[in-house]
Amino acid sequence: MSSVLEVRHLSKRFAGSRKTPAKEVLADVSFQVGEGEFVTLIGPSGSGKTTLFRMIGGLELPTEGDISIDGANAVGTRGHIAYMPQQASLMPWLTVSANIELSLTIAGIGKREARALARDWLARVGLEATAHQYPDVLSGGMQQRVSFLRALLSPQKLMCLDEPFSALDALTRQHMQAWLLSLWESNRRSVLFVTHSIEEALLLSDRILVLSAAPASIIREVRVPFPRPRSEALWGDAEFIRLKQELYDMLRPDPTL
Ligand SMILES: Nc1ncnc2c1ncn2[C@@H]1O[C@H](COP(=O)(O)OP(=O)(O)OP(=O)(O)O)[C@@H](O)[C@H]1O
Repeated sequence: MSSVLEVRHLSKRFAGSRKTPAKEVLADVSFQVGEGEFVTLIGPSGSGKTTLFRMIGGLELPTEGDISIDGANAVGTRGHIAYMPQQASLMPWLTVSANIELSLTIAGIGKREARALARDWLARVGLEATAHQYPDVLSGGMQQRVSFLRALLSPQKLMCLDEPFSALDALTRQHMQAWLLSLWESNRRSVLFVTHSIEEALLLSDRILVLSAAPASIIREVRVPFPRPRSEALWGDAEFIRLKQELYDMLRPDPTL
């Protein structure tokens, strides 16, 4: 499998100031995301997951190490990833369709094609009724669906999803997981996903990378063995429950800290 993302020996240290001490956040992190692969990062709060995303997105420079996306050096360069944040960052003055079209045209797709893509895909996923609505009339779950669609249609080869369901209530979150799973399984893109939910990671991912507390390094890689297409029925599977417990034990906070 060819790699869409290659992270090699990445370290990040924030220099201290008079008010904040220096902090080593990431220490020698290496991994890849293959073509069409769904890889999840899971780790304790403050282990540097957002910092890692910011470096992959070119917003932050590593102290050491290399990042390449689709074979090209991506250190300090923006525009190489399709990004979906924790809270949908839709433009409130644009309709749902125009929001999707705008991100596609910024990524270099012609206006006419962007419009056709947005309309076609909104209909495909049952959101055609929202095309002319403004984001503030949509529920949080609907806004995240639009936000996911926007990332999915972007031409960049790597999608980075940063805790996309963390602001949703438990039931909406479960519906979103099932929705994303079926959409992604029929349109495989390379995904790097961050979550605090072990169940979510096991349901969605091909591989899970477990980060240690800061300075974070990868302490374990779990290949998720369940065949696709998957469904929420997995939650009751004996192997699912065993892996969930194993990951939970690995992420249990150190009581001596
Ligand atoms: N610009 C900065 N300067 C100094 N320290 C920073 C800076 N940005 C982040 N940090 C520190 O780096 C550490 C990692 O932060 P980061 O947000 O990447 O962790 P995280 O794993 O995404 O956390 P969470 O799971 O809670 O979202 C934190 O201790 C944070 O305070």
